[in-house]
Amino acid sequence: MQIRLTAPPHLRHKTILPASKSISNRALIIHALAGGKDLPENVSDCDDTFVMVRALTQTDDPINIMAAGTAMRFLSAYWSVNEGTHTLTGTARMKQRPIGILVNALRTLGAQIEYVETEGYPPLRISGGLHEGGRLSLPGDVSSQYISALLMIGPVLRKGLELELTGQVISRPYIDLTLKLMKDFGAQAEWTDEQHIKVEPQPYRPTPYYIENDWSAASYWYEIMALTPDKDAEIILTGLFADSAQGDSAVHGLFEPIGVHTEFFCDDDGMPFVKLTKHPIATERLEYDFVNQPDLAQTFVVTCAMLGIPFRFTGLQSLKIKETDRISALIRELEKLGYPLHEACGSELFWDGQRTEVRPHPAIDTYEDHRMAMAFAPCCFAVPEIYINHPQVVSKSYPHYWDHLKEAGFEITAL
Ligand SMILES: O=C(O)C1=C[C@@H](OP(=O)(O)O)[C@@H](O)[C@H](O)C1
Ligand SMILES: C=C(OP(=O)(O)O)C(=O)O
Repeated sequence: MQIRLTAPPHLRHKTILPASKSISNRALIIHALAGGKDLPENVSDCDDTFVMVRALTQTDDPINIMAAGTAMRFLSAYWSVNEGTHTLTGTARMKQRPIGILVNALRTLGAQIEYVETEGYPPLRISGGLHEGGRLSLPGDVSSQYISALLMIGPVLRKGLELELTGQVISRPYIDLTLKLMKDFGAQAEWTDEQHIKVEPQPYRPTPYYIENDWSAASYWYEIMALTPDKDAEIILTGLFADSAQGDSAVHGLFEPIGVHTEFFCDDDGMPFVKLTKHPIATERLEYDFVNQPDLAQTFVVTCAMLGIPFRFTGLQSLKIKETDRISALIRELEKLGYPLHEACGSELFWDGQRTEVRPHPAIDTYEDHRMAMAFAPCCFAVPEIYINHPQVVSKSYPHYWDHLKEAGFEITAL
């Protein structure tokens, strides 16, 4: 399937964002470990959370978690501390996303795990066996999801868990988010220094939990606000907390110099919301290290190119093992729109302002990556007509993205 997008001339819109899938999937695992009765509230309705709910409530085997990295990693640890044998599998891409670091860590702690197809990659057959816990050292520079997965089972282990993370710790806010949820459910878990985390053997307490909306999803509305030519545009996004533990809440500060101003409010029921308005661009160039907000990289690469703001973005090493190799995908697709990007060291992307010819009828490929579709859609403000291939990929984190764009006045035609 392909869609054609045309941008609205004016923009005044209020949207109810999806709940955070990162928080939903943590809350569901911790809720299951706590043996709670009442499910967390405002659980995301995205694919990545749907597969988590299904895995935790049904007895199917193999368990297919499709493309959800968090479900794959968190459930591998979860089934290691539970009875029975479970096979976890996923999409063809999931079978290329490495999991050896987590499997080695779980095996060292006593879990029985076999690779069903390829050493180091899903699918996995997990037969439990992990009960003691203790000390463990593992690399912190590949995916924070391995660390979050281990941390969440720490409180139910007899000796708790002490993790030493080697190398640069990437995606650190996601580890902090895990620790925050664990503490919200009564666990004791802290960084003891920059590279060490200690989890006490103190079981979770069932706790009513409300899940915030998703700051990563908000980033596409920031991009829309940055790119609309309507100087009086106003966008309201609901359910976003100013003091959120989501690392991607950094998006509001990062968009200030590139033309989007954020104000925080609360409605009469105490529900927070943000108002976005346009203000002057205050920078001629952007440099930023995305090591703590890898999911925002596509939003900023596309926004800066469309605004004609040259950039150098670093800390992108984890992008190569996400839904697709996002570095290659960005280079290939922006090239179609006449923006030659350059990669350095496998972890940097830069654009020096050079332009090349735009392809006629540019159709953006999405590589089974929701963020490719969502980040390229707002290009219709800069390119009169843009086409997106396989737009349904957005359901991984934001199933109603296209409906929300239509409500905001975008013309979307299925071809
Ligand atoms: O823990 C999480 O919820 C996530 C951690 C990040 O992955 P990495 O730690 O692999 O960078 C992020 O990219 C992903 O979308 C969600
Ligand atoms: C990388 C992502 O997800 P995951 O790793 O959980 O599949 C994402 O949502 O951008």
